[in-house]
Amino acid sequence: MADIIDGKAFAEGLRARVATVAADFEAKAGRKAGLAVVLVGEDPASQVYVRNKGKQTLACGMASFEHKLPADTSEADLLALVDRLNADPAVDGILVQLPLPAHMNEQKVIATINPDKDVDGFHVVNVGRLATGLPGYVPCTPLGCVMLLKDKLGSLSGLDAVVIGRSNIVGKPMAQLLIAESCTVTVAHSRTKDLPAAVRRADIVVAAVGRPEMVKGDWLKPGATVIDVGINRVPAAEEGKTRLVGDVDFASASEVAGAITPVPGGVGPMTIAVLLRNTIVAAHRAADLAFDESAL
Ligand SMILES: Nc1nc(=O)c2c([nH]1)NC[C@@H]1CN(c3ccc(C(=O)N[C@@H](CCC(=O)O)C(=O)O)cc3)C=[N+]21
Repeated sequence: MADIIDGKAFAEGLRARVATVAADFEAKAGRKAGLAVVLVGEDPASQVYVRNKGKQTLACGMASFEHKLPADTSEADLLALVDRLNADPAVDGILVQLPLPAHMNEQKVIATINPDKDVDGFHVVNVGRLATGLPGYVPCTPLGCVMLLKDKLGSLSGLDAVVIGRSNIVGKPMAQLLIAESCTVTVAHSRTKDLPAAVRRADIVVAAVGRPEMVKGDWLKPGATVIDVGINRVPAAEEGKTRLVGDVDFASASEVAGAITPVPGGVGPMTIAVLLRNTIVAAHRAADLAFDESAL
């Protein structure tokens, strides 16, 4: 049986380290580090995430600025809000919850965020910084995955990794991070000819496709480390109820893998903890205060 990688516990530890650094920041800077979260519309899942982000931001001793806008807000009004947050010295990090309503151009909204406040790491400037190895902000979910992998495996150098999924939010930055860790990286996706064969070569499997329980245990190299980014809500056995499953078939995969993240309790909690980490990094950079980012 595979070891379970406890992302929830690791995230708690990371948030505790962020809280220590945030208290130190407040003492030195004379203000709290601040994160602004913008939610447009009433999607229930997004509301839960945004509430959790706000709670955890406060619990880490940082200031939380929540902006909830109606679903019919114009793009111009949203861009004006982003401009105000860009100019606000109390705001170190800005997150605009995605997806946005269909009448908005997400790329345009992201492009309006000051790259130095873009704690999601979605702005093209930060995408370029990641690709070229310059300091910037790395998307929270893939950075959380790499933290879990390094905690479990130590050095990733020379390992074969497969990333299933090529999104801008997870798959592509995940591949960049694994390249930077000196892995040999394959990016697989819906058009990959023989996905089980690609997965079978891999020491590290990162599944981020959004297809419930797609990756099966008999696709895996025995002992592989499996990181499941998927969060899929599917009907539960009991009528009318739902449950969360990943992109990996946990029952069969945990028979073959060396280590595996569960869903829930794996990658999801890391995403928010890394957001807080990125925010305290942004605060130090904004205040021109030095600190050891690698200690987080
Ligand atoms: N600009 C932007 N940045 C984001 O980072 C962003 C976003 N938009 N839009 C939505 C997605 C989704 N997301 C998650 C955060 C935490 C959990 C999480 O904590 N999950 C728990 C609980 C899941 C549950 O019970 O629903 C777990 O997996 O254990 C999941 C998903 C951040 N996102």
